[in-house]
Amino acid sequence: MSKEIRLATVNEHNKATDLWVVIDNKVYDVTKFRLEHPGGEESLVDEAGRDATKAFNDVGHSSEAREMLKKYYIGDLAAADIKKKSPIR
Ligand code: HEM
Repeated sequence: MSKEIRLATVNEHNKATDLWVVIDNKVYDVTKFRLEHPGGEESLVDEAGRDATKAFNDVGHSSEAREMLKKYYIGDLAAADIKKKSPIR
């Protein structure tokens, strides 16, 4: 079973040298990756400690980029913090 991580915990990892993001309800530690990111360090730091799903999708990242996420996966967002899908967004 994978580890459940609270959103409040993700929020604490909100700087360049300690950089977690949530994408599609999965938590990633991209602290080391930030320096290799083709889209630059800044775009990741802007999303540090947050849900970066929208930012990630808006860029239209390749399937290779999605594949890379696996390397940085550290756990699942806690069920209690997963937003219910709303028809209006
Ligand atoms: C956290 C996981 C992320 C990974 C693994 C990742 C990976 C990548 C990769 C591999 C590329 C090269 C193009 C491609 O293959 O699609 C890329 C480009 C890019 N990424 Fe990310 N990315 C991540 C998050 C983000 C976020 C949160 C943003 C926020 C805006 C972002 C912004 C960009 C931009 C703007 C480019 C285009 C760079 C260019 O072509 O000049 N990325 N990313």
